[in-house]
Amino acid sequence: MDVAVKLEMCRLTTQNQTNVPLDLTFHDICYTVGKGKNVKNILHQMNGTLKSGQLTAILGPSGAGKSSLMNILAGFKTIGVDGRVNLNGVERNLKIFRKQSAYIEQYDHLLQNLTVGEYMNAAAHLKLGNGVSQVEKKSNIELVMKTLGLSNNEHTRISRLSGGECKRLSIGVELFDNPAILFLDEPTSGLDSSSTLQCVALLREIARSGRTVVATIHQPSSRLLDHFDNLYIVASGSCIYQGPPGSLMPYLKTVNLNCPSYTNPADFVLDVASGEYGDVLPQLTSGIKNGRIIYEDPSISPLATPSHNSQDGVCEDENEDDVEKMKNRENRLTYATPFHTQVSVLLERTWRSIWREKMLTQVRFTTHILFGIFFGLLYQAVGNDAAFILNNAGMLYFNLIFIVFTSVMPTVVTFPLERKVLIREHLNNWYSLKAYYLAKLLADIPFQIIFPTVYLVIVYFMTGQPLSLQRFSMLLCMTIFTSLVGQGIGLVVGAVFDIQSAAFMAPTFAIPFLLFAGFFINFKSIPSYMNWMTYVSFFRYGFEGSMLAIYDYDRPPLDCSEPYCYFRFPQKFLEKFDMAHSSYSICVVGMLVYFVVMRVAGYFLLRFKVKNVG
Ligand SMILES: Nc1ncnc2c1ncn2[C@@H]1O[C@H](COP(=O)(O)OP(=O)(O)OP(=O)(O)O)[C@@H](O)[C@H]1O
Repeated sequence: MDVAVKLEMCRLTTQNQTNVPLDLTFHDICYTVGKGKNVKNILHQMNGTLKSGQLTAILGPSGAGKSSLMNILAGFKTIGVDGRVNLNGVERNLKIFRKQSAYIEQYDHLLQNLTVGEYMNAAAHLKLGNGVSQVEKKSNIELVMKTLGLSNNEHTRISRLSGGECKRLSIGVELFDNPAILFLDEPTSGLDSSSTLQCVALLREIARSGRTVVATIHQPSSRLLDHFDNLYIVASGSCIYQGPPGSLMPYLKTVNLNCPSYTNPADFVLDVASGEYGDVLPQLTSGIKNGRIIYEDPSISPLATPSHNSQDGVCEDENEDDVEKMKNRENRLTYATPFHTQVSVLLERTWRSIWREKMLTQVRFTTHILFGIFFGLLYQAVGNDAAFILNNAGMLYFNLIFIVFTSVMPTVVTFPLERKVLIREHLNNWYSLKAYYLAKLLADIPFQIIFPTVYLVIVYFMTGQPLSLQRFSMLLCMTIFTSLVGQGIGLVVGAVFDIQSAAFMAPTFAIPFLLFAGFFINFKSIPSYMNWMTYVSFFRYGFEGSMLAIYDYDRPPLDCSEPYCYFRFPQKFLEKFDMAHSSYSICVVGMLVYFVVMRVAGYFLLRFKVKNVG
């Protein structure tokens, strides 16, 4: 990284100096999963120190417990965890800690349809707050892009970025509010050696600006190892080494382990941690007191970049200030931007994302037109002919099925992916869950209205339904409600399940409702103990409302293209379906209740999911 960029980095960190440097220490961290006989102890009373101003690598063989430890330290995992985490010697308050830290996961969960500039813009608005002027925000964005080497990608869609660029973007968007601690889970996985070096050099620069930067790393080269200030090595859920890279080999020598010539020290220590050099792990763990001490070989000069909070006085004069700043932060438990700003930024961002999503817009729009024409041709001009009145009722019923499935499925296949972005951003304190959910609902509503309307206009006129604005509006109202309820089902299912399960669950969830709509079976012939199910079927309200819209309200007798038509009188036809005395208003209320219940249920399920992410 050149000097100019280093200077820019410093500028960025001092501009948004809301977070004081934080040293994180953890004590006796245990992590247990499972219950009863299946209890598994993953981490065993681990201790450690992560200093500000330093870049720490957590190393260990696969399954050693690196990610578990990182998730616990980042506050993303809380269930089954025991032990203490302190910040500058004071016990951590998780709610405040979320504002002081950022967690960058291994997989970059980003909104693929946005450009780098748009994503940065939204992040800057949400993280910097309304107190920072537009000009300042713009200059911050330019600064972060320049620092991360993303300036040339400002107008590139995220889906087209390389792995390294995605990783840099994931890091960059977390830098706006200058988090005191950055956690990164395998930031170099999937990167080539040059991108890996660039990424680690960037993290080192970030650490140099006073932040505590911690990253889990898989199999670093010996050259990469030297970029870290501190190593924390995990084996079978315990710490076997903590200290600078230069002291690692001398420490291993204390238990008679000598790295063979021409062997990468990282590979050697991973082999040791995997047990390939005998049963030395208990000795190594007790030698380092399971992370309670930091090993420094006396023959090696002390670290060039001691902690900003270290006892040796580098920044000791900042301590009173620090305490004051920490207090101020503790008092400021809200997000950087007020609720309405969060909603408006998220609404704009979600709109752009939906608009560019082919599946959600173009394909869906085209499908509505094509199926409208298809249904129109299939049921051509049956609307006013009593000879085909059952076909017309079938058409009204299949309308609802089409609308439900075309609103459920796009939500079901996109929401579980979006949920991952939401969890990362929400837990990194960008916005509240309520703001996200409201923006998501508002952004989707125009599509849930426009698509069914376009579809219904085509079908209504091609199938020869009565030319009455009142009847058309009533049928449209039922169609739109059905679409909105369908989207609600998508949200409920998508909030809980992953894509594969959700794609199966959503239609399965809808089928019982289809049965009790009154089309396949008359209400009177449903066994009394199952009758209540007709009242919880939103299809019943949708279908009954559609039938009333077309056949009730004193509709005159229909034409008859055959010598005799049994159902010439619409009222008689409604009687056949047990709907002669039904009320359209009750159908509207039924749909309204469903609309609200599904959305509220979706919110609480999402909240539950986010809370139990660990
Ligand atoms: N919820 C869970 N249920 C059962 N076992 C679990 C659970 N979470 C983690 N483990 C186990 O705990 C151990 C440590 O997992 P962790 O993901 O922390 O390892 P890791 O060091 O990050 O591995 P890798 O480098 O392969 O990602 C593994 O053996 C894993 O199977």
